Amino acid sequence: MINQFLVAFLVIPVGLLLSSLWGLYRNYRAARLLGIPILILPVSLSNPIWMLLVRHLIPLANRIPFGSGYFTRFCYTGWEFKDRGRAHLEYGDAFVTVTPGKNWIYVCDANVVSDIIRRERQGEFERPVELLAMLDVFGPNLSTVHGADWQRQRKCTAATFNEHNNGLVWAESLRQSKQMLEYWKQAGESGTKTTASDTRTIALDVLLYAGFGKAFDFEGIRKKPSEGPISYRDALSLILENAVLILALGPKVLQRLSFIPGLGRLAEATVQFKKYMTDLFEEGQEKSNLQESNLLTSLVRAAVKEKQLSRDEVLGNMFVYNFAGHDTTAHTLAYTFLLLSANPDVQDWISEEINHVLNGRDPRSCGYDEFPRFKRTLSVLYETVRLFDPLLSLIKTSEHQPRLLNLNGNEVTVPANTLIVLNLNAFQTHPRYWGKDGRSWRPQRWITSSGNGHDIDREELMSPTKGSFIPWGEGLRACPGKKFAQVEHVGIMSAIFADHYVVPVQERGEDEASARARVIDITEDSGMVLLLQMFNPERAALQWRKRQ
Ligand code: HEM
Repeated sequence: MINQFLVAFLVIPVGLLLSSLWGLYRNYRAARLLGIPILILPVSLSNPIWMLLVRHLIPLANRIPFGSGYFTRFCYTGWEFKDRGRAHLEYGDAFVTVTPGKNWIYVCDANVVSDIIRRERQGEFERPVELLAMLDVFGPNLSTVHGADWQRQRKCTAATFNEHNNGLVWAESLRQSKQMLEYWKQAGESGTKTTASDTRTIALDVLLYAGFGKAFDFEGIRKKPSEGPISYRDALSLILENAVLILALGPKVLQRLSFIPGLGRLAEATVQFKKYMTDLFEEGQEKSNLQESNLLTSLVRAAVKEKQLSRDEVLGNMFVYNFAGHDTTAHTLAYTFLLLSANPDVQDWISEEINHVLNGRDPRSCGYDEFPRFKRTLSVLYETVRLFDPLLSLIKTSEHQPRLLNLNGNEVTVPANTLIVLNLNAFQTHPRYWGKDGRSWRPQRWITSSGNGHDIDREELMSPTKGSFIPWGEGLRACPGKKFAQVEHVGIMSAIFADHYVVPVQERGEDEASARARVIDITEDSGMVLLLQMFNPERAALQWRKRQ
């Protein structure tokens, strides 16, 4: 009996090891034919179990006195952030990482990026939907399907992201900002440490209003209850924070393991969130004769009247729009507030534009029609997503067929089932496209004609090299919430920075410069959770003051 147990105990790891070695050998042989630099990694970064373990393993590996080679540099999801394109400066515009699972070709050439995006429309280089399987927790949705299914779901959902909806986004962003600013000011000289949680709240509130017709007042983060019914907001946050674990276990196993401390709350969050979405959908059905037009009414219409979507697809899409529209904007806002606090000159620069547009009016009275005039304010968003791109990269696949691609100046045949990583974080900072200071946060780089006072109206946003700046993707699968995110961000900035500014609270022994440098370090201490985010944003206390 013991012998049988020992054999089973040994057979599984040995079997896994052999199959990994075989995978590495097979993939290495295929990679050699590409003629581009090869990096061999012993693990598949997209393996959910590895994704859960790696955060604990890397700090241990960092202690190895003689170094760990590629391991600590490349063997975790989101290594691109710390690297900021250095790998491409070392290995070239294209290199391939060989893993036991698949080969991943990393690309940092704007021409190749544009070529891949163009050919995605023709069915080449599609999104590898299996890597996004975690987004299917509540049902199939447009993020994880291709072809006719994708077209149908995209048509039923994305059309609501129109100018009428942008007007709602703008108005709600201004309203919420006023409340958030008041809340932040209450913290007084000790400053607010909850910037990142509060930006999650405001992002969700704007989304719920513009997408689902639900209006809430802004409520700053309070102590999260450890018992009692979980709110929509907290359920969504818990699910997003633990999406990898949910994927690794699957919702059903999660329910069965809910007796384990910690998992119980997560299991409850998934049940409650599904219930909230179902309730919203049913509420929408009752109101389906109303003239309201938003994401929810479109989903209801598509499911009930037009019979275009199944009930599971409605829930799946409600979740995916919540996911895609919430943390992306929330994290971007959090980075922006911290970066602005460390860059008072940029605050003055956008305040000048905002006050020029407002021309003495209350910031909150500005209409959406004036959005295009906020070019400097929009450039702050561009600069933040350029350097702190929430996705870090866009992944495409050659699917079942070999494809020709120009890599490092040569036409090569990319084998079937190869992943191609458009390394956003690299080409959005590369000196070839962004100059020597491409890694610095400098929103002024976006404005072409310098001017102040009355010349502000003549300023233009510069157009980067095609394919070198695509934080919202481009082409067929481009983000349907791009304008939504821009309107929200600019609305919030314009409402707050017209008559207020923000400074980092100095810690004992710090002067202004060192407090600013510390805040920059906090933004750099980031990594991929589900998206790119700061690990310890609460370490930055920010004090809000009224401009004189
Ligand atoms: C700063 C904010 C945001 C960024 C940087 C961002 C970025 C992106 C990117 C890069 C993609 C994938 C494009 C591709 O694969 O080629 C995407 C897809 C998507 N985004 Fe966004 N996004 C943001 C905000 C939003 C918002 C506010 C919403 C909705 C309210 C949204 C909804 C979606 C959806 C539904 C998809 C999937 C589209 C599809 O597969 O057809 N995003 N986004």
